[in-house]
Amino acid sequence: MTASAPQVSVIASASRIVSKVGSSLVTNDGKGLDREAVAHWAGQIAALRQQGKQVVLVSSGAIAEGMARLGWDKRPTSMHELQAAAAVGQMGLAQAYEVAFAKHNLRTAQILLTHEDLADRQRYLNARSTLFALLRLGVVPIVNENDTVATDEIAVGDNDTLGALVTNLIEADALIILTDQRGLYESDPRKNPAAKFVAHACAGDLSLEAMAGGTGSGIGKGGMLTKILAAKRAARSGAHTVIASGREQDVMVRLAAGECIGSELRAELPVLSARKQWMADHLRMRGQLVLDAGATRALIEEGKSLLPIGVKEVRGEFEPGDVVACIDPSGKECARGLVNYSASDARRIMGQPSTKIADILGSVSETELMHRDNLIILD
Ligand SMILES: Nc1ncnc2c1ncn2[C@@H]1O[C@H](COP(=O)(O)OP(=O)(O)O)[C@@H](O)[C@H]1O
Ligand SMILES: N[C@@H](CCC(=O)OP(=O)(O)O)C(=O)O
Repeated sequence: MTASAPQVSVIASASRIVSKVGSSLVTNDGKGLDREAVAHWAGQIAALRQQGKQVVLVSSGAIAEGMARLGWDKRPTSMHELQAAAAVGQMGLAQAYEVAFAKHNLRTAQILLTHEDLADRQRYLNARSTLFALLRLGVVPIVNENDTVATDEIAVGDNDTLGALVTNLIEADALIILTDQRGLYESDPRKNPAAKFVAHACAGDLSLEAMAGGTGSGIGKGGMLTKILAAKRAARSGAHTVIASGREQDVMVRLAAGECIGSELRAELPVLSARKQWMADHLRMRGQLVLDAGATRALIEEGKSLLPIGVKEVRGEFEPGDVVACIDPSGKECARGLVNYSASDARRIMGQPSTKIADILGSVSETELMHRDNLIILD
């Protein structure tokens, strides 16, 4: 399970870093913005910039800060109240970061994203170009989910996942997840104070997922599981992850100096190209193609394209160019990719040989439903 013990933190050699801070840290366990902590992170990020490293900060805390500002001591359950709290709290977050970074002569920029923004290829490319432009300008981008519009359908859901998506979006070398624990333990240290600490492991190691309990604070959303899954996601673009305590003195600067702090989850998975990574990072898809055994084998074992003849059922509504899931006969998603036909046309040609497409639809745009160059196989 554990990788060989590193001598030097992976952060030392990272030149582009995404750092994520959780709600419990930013708002001191929901008691209002911890401006002192914010000032410390700003100072550390300023120091990293001085070393020539580019840093994007993903910060949670809008809902927790909004709750504090509105005088609510219990997290509301209604979506609209959560969204209202986030809208109130985001003002405080943006202001606190702006003030803290200005002390180091650094400008900040607010980036609010949803899953839908990252799933749409053009908006994804726009977000990427904007982030690169900001980094070139020496600005520190501060990212959060756009909670005002993020209902379940278009939400990323938690900022650990958002941190990984941003890591992949800008092809960062590393993701630092700062939380209220020293890092990952073999079980939740709040429930089991004797739990063993995991100093290093391979991102994507399945045994890690069993270690994670729920959230500790009641303020945060993700808990440790979303951090472990974020590390796995980031590893797909070759980025290493460190989960560490945001309360550890100068944690980011010391990591950059090579000190091993927290849990280091190394990227040792095969790296996907940026375009394939974009497909892999779709959290929700517009539709599914249910494959028969022969088509599943052709895709997974023979590296072939998907032809209409191997599709038994088309689920959902999609257009050509959308990312669609391929479901194997056991019901598991085995691949995903850009589909060449709309859902209604796919329904008409499924189960048919490609030679019949013209007769059925009146014309042929592609003989494949999904071309092998436009699909990824999932494990
Ligand atoms: N195996 C584990 N190792 C460490 N922390 C864990 C583990 N399982 C669950 N947790 C809990 O996850 C919490 C951190 O997640 P969360 O509250 O969502 O924080 P954040 O706001 O930083 O995202 C910790 O306080 C801890 O109680
Ligand atoms: N967008 C939400 C983030 C929710 C979230 O993921 O929180 P956390 O688990 O503390 O990172 C907010 O700012 O409150």
